Amino acid sequence: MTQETITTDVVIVGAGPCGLFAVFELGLLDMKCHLVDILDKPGGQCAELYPEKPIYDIPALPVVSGHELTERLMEQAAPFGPQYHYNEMVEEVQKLEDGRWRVKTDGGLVFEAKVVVIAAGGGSFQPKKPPIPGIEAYEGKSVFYAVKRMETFRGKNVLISGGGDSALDWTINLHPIVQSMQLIHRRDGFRAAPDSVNKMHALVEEKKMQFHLGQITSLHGDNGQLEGVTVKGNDGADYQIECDTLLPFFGLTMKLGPIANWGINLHENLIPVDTEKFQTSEPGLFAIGDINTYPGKLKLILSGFHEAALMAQAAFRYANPDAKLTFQYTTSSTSLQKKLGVA
Ligand SMILES: Cc1cc2nc3c(=O)[nH]c(=O)nc-3n(C[C@H](O)[C@H](O)[C@H](O)COP(=O)(O)OP(=O)(O)OC[C@H]3O[C@@H](n4cnc5c(N)ncnc54)[C@H](O)[C@@H]3O)c2cc1C
Repeated sequence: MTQETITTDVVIVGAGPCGLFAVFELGLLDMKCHLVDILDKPGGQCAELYPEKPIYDIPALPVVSGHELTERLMEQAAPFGPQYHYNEMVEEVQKLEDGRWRVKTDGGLVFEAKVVVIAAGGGSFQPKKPPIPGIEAYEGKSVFYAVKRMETFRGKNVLISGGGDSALDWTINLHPIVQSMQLIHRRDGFRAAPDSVNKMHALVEEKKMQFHLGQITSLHGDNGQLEGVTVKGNDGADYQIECDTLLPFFGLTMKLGPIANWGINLHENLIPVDTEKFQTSEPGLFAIGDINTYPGKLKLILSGFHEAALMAQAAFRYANPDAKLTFQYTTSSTSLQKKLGVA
């Protein structure tokens, strides 16, 4: 099905802390943002890699966890009505003849935007794949590394592999809609929230799912449609599990991903920008946060916040070449105060 094109002022690639703060800075200049992230939640590294770790160098917040910082940034951005598109990877960014941008995602979303801001951090988080020979032939047909839409798995015989939060969460969340649910992990211990582990054990006791110990060594089926897997058990003996869908959850790595194909200059997998506009080699295409590089760059959240403020001014000028831009403090911005309901 062809999706309708979404027209907007700005598409922000990445909903990490810098992408989230950019919504605020662009919003002050009345620019409306859509954010796209490959993850299923906002916060980038703060949410995915260290949600509970304390951060000590956010100005005026002596200590804040990655999760709480994300929550606060979402709250600060909310008055500007940003729209979030999760579980979507931006694959193509293409300049149109009129200077605007067409942005396409792997899930079929299409945007046309006046400017694009790349706030993609270390690149996209991509799934670590299990070392099973020939797995590529099944990918996207009966092997999936993410749950984009739960409905895809309704009525399926699902085998989930892994012992972390994603494996446990999806085992619990999908079991009510699948035909059968099985979980396989190489050991009896899990790197997941104890509550999820308890829930999974309860489902096994209630015979609503099965748990197996061992490692998948091969997949069986024709034309990419899985029929079963061979497992090496912890006693060294092989055994078979029947299933038509496999969801391996072995964690995520960060890769530059499709950004390498967007026709912009790159330096060691980073995007060189100037420090006045934080613009890439393509006018109208900006880069802030960990993904950019310039002399003296520090990969800190507070650097990304500063970059977002200057980028927003330049993005406004690119999108509205004839408009006058007057610098204003938030303390005297009546439009912001109206949005916050305090004017
Ligand atoms: C363990 C740890 C501790 C840290 N502690 C601190 C600290 O104390 N203080 C500090 O300032 N910094 C700290 N950092 C660094 C800080 O987390 C980063 O500087 C910050 O997250 C960068 O923000 P960002 O928005 O640029 O990118 P990220 O947080 O990396 O977010 C980028 C987002 O873009 C998404 N993305 C990428 N490519 C695509 C694509 N093609 N399509 C869709 N989405 C895409 C990714 O999924 C990701 O969600 C720490 C980092 C780690 C790992």
